[in-house]
Amino acid sequence: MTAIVETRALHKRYGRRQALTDCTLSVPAGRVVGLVGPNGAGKSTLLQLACGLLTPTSGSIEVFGAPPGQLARVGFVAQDTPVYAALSVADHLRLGARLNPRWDAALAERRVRQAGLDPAQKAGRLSGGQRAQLALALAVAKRPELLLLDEPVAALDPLARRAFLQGLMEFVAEAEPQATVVLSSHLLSDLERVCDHLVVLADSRVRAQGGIDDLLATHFRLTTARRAADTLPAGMRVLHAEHTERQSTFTVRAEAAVEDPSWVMEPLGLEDLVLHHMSTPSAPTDLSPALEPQR
Ligand SMILES: Nc1ncnc2c1ncn2[C@@H]1O[C@H](COP(=O)(O)OP(=O)(O)OP(=O)(O)O)[C@@H](O)[C@H]1O
Repeated sequence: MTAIVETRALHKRYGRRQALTDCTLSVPAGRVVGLVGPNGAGKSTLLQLACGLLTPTSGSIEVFGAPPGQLARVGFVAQDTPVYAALSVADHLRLGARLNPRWDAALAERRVRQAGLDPAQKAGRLSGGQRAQLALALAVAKRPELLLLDEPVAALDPLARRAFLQGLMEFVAEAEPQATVVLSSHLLSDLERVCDHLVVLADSRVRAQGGIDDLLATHFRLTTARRAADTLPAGMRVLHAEHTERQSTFTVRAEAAVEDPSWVMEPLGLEDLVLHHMSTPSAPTDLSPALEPQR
């Protein structure tokens, strides 16, 4: 599978602050990728590196197989959804049409209408959520092959959020050529609805990555009579262990559930999986061959 974004041993430091550490990841073509992680994990930094607004301290990042910067092919909505305050909504659409060779005017107008924005209103007078809607309409109307969205729904009310995610799915379904989307969010339920691939960052490092179905099929909670982690079958990687006097609970990665009458092995839900990887500083990077995207 072709990688649209590929990083190798990517490091980014701001002064003495490490924002990304040894980050090796791959975003396969045509996926909708959820980028999750606690505040300060490095999500915005990664997205800004991918669109060429930042340069790596060391390591490499490639987008479409080349250094980032092919702006006509990339749509980016930054976290603070910048707009030109003195320009109206309609001015923004006109500017978009001038600057972007593949501009889809009908789509831009439809999205602005659906978001209930007044074309005559100055962007500086829009609410935070309305500004986000405008920025999203502009990004999608570029018809980008790679759409990078930094917390796009954070400022939206629940109805607008649902409408936006619906619009995003329509964009992905209709995009020609095929589009790849990376969106960061703290709203796991939204990501579960729209994403088919996940990257978990914590503490500036990649903690887990892969297709959501693959991740869910290989993470389990195992409850047994108390036993040591090293007595579990080989091939079961223990990510976390908790013991009471009589019982042990392990979070494990395994190729498949293993039947054994002496334990209960349940699949881990996406939220638990993500929270586990986010909250375990020492958790190893999930880059085993089994979860690496197939090429
Ligand atoms: N311009 C900057 N100068 C100095 N440090 C920065 C700068 N931008 C980000 N950082 C630091 O880099 C780290 C990663 O920040 P980043 O904004 O990428 O995280 P994030 O995962 O997007 O966080 P959030 O979920 O809060 O938006 C943080 O420790 C942050 O304080």
